[in-house]
Amino acid sequence: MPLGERAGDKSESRYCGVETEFNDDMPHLLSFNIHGGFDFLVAPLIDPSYRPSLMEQDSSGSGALPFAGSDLVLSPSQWSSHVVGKISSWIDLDSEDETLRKDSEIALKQEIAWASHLSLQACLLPTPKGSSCANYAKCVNQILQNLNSMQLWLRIPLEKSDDETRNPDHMGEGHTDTWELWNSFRLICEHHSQLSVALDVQSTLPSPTSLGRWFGEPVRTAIIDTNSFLTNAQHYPCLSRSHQRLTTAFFSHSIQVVISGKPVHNPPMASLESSASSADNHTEGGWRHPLKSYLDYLAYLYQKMDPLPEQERFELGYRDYLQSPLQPLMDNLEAQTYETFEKDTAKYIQYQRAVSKALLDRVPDDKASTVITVLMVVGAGRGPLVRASLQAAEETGRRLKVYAVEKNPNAVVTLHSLVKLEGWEKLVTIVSNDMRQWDAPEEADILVSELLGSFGDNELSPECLDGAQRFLKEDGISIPSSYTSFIQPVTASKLYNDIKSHKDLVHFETSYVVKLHRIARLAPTQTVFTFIHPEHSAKNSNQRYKKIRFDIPPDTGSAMVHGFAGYFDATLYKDVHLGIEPSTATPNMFSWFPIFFPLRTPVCVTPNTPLEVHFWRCCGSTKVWYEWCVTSPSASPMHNSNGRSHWVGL
Ligand SMILES: C[S@@+](CC[C@H](N)C(=O)[O-])C[C@H]1O[C@@H](n2cnc3c(N)ncnc32)[C@H](O)[C@@H]1O
Repeated sequence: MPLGERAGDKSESRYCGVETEFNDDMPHLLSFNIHGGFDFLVAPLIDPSYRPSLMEQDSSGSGALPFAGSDLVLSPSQWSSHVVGKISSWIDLDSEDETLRKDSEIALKQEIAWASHLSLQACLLPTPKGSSCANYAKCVNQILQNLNSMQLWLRIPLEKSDDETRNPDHMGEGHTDTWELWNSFRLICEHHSQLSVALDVQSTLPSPTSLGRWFGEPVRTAIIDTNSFLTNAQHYPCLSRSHQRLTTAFFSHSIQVVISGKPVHNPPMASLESSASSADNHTEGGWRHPLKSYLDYLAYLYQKMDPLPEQERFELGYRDYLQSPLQPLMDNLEAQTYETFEKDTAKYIQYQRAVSKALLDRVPDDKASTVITVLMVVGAGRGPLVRASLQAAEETGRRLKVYAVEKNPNAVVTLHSLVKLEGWEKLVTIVSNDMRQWDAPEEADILVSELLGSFGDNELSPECLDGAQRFLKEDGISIPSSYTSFIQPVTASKLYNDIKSHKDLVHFETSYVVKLHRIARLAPTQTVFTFIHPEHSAKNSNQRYKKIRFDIPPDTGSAMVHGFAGYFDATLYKDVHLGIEPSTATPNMFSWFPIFFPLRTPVCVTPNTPLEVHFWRCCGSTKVWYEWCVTSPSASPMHNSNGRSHWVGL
């Protein structure tokens, strides 16, 4: 399907559409453009001169006169696969002129009803004419209530300018940032999941920070006018560097590109192209669509993109897909979950480095052959940290005695066979028990664990390690020695709509593990909670509270916060760390996707007012949970009070 997602498929050029003028010979229009290399048309369905109020009443009394051609001119699959309906651009539902307003409402409803009848996948709605769009949005909202699966793409010029440089043709008074226009419209339509954006790319672009906001919005298509192209030395169209970057970002976010406008470049093939005014010419040798050089340039940009690394390709199916975090304490993990962990060599390399450094610090060279270090892997799973620890001992020439403690009896079965297979019987003792209950026969020099969730402490590592600390020597080392969680506000309309589709409170008060892709990060991350191990101070409970203030960078403009992306960073030992916080993330590590804390009602933020958010880590006798709320720029309700919707079992 031309409008389907093809992210990651580098085998051919991306699907690309063309915006056309009205043509009552639709079969001709379609074949001309499809043969010209385009995948779909954005075409008016109705003659632009049509006005409901100008239609003569049918004197025979047989009802409405036809306002469009027959649906039979194309096959149903041609309509739905190759045509996006362009709603008449004269439509102005917020006009002062009542006749125009009424005509607009009738025409909009007729055109969308006609497009639904044709089973089109999408319609392009014209840009709101003034700064007020209430009546237009109200009418679209009514339509959305009873619409089939068709998407409505609201055409929004990509513009954010200072007052002096504002383009008055595009926006009504008072609007310097077209994101605001989109935001008013979608708020009136209550974030309807079938309302999305068609960005009209202009020859000048807003700042990268301001552009970034759109990648968390439901942008389905980007319309690039031929006037936005520059001319290269051979007279071919090309894009400025910033336009190239933007177009590449559209491709990697599965945003379809549409070329619009008349050809304004004259590459050497132009003489051939100009003969293409008739559909009869389209199969003749050498014929080129008049916009082919623009299409070729976009295909070239697409092909030039770096191929996705193998891991990213593997993760494509997880992009923006909400998953419940693991409950490794309450539940027993399955074999395939362990298998996924074990493939993540980057993680085990870091652990091996940390254990090596700890062994070298603990045992001086002259005692290497005599001192035996007691190392306990608590939460050993199927053994990869046991292996990493033994490799560290070998690498450093230190002697180890290892205890592998694991509470999942199924993983213990595999541990036994691993120890036998590797001939580690003399080195490794397997303990099938919960580390919080086990009576260790001796104390450990080093306690190695990996009980971390995407938000660090969210899989209850603090509670487990508090239990295990009993059998760590007074001067013993915990690997990790600390971990910290981080959050940042994000625009994430796709995640918000997915959560909203459940129509309940529980889903809005749950944190999710998710491979974030179609999001905009609105401010740098800030730290939330830190845990240190071993924790010798009895007064330190694992409850936490943090108030965090984010300042939205000045050139961003206003933006919508749908929730908070969360990450962690762990110090394994001294300078050896492991984590997914974007600015310091461990390269090539894939065991953790970020976490997402949603907001029940998205909050609009501006650079002038700080965004203030509060996070609590609450502990009960049987469960641990988070609560969160926003207090600036406006107050949100408390999320997940008393862990009523989401918690982690102890
Ligand atoms: C995230 S997995 C890591 C497994 C393994 N170390 C690895 O890297 O593949 C955590 C493991 O700790 C175990 N675990 C969690 N809490 C535990 C506890 N209180 N006592 C013993 N094992 C525990 C889980 O069953 C699971 O096997």
